[in-house]
Amino acid sequence: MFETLDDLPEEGRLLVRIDVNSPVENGEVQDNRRFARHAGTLRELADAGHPLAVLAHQGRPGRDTFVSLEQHAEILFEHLDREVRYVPDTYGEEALEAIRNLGAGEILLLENVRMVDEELADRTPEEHAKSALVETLSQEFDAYVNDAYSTAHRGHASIVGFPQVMDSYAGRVMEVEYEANSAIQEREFDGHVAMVLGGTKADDLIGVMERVEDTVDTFLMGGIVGELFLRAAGHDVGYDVEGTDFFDEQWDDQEETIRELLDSYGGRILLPVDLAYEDDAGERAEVAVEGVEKEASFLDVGSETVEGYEEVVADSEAVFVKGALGVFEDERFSKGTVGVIEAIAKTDCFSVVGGGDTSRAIGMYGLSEDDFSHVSIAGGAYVRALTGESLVAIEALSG
Ligand SMILES: Nc1ncnc2c1ncn2[C@@H]1O[C@H](COP(=O)(O)OP(=O)(O)O)[C@@H](O)[C@H]1O
Ligand SMILES: O=C(OP(=O)(O)O)[C@H](O)COP(=O)(O)O
Repeated sequence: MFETLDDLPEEGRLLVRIDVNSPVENGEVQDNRRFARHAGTLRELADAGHPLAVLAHQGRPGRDTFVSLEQHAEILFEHLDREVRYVPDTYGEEALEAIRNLGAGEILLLENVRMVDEELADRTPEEHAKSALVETLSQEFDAYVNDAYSTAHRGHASIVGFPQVMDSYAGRVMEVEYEANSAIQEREFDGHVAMVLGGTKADDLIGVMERVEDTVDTFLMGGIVGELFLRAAGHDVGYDVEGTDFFDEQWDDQEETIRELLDSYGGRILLPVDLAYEDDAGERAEVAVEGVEKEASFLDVGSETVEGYEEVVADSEAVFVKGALGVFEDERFSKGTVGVIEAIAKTDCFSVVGGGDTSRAIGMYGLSEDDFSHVSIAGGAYVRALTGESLVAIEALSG
């Protein structure tokens, strides 16, 4: 098992990996629960007098959410109420100079680590440890702290490379989320178990669906992922239009597995029966899936689908949510996501809502975290934990 901040020596310069990967709207990074949670860890370490350099990522190369971390430093400052310096460099001369100037209790945020090609290279932890990123930064610090539970499923250099060559510790968020999610995995339910799967990342969800065969009775599908399933079921949706780049690449990777899942799970996978889009007047409009032709982007599941899903939730003993059923950030397309989480809040079922983006819907639409058994800031990592699959970050910290 990994060591935690309770085991950390009193003195030492620390490299801390956090996950403040966030939604970006019109170029503006949106505050979310990840900042507040990681601020707690950073405050504890800074109060103890450690000089701190912080590593994090934002978006994926090629996506419009792939931006610098300058705004993240400002949001962290608001949560911490102490200066958070930012340097537009990750491990070059400028970064090294800023790191070497760090005094006791001072915090420096380094540039988006995914701007370094080596971060995302398909390599083993041992190979990642030999990257210039890890070799350079590891020499500047006494220890590495990984607090990024929500990235614990990614075998990237900043997650699995540093623990190979440095004394390593789990941060408070890593520790608490890991314990909470491991405890959920051990629970057994007598009644009906539903899993609501949406959002944009089909590859994360499909692997999970294959592995929870014995625990989940019904899957309620929506979002981009739901459309891919509809495409596999023979409907004329689930491909890119109007310059979107959500579908076709994922379809190429996942078509076969999606078809197999539909075949083997049959009626256990519920697909949307209607979808919502923006009409010419800018209003929400809905169309039945049967006979639909895709001319526009669909942005939510339709009202009939929501009603059906609400009924399943009402009859469930446990409901797990990962990913939004629509673009809930726009109120017109929030009906699917909010309908389902409101239905969960009304029952006393055991419930977990996960995902950095999806969990934001709770606060945005006037619900309280107390209405759910657990709200996780992690998405992909939490659903993997439910399957009992080990997380590469935990393996690296425990090694
Ligand atoms: N039909 C859709 N088209 C575009 N985006 C969608 C659609 N449905 C859901 N989304 C988006 O999915 C995001 C959440 O998905 P994702 O990032 O995969 O999950 P999370 O971060 O919650 O784990 C939301 O921000 C929502 O806007
Ligand atoms: O937001 C994240 O995951 P999530 O959407 O599953 O919650 C993590 O920062 C991982 O990001 P990635 O899915 O681009 O590797």
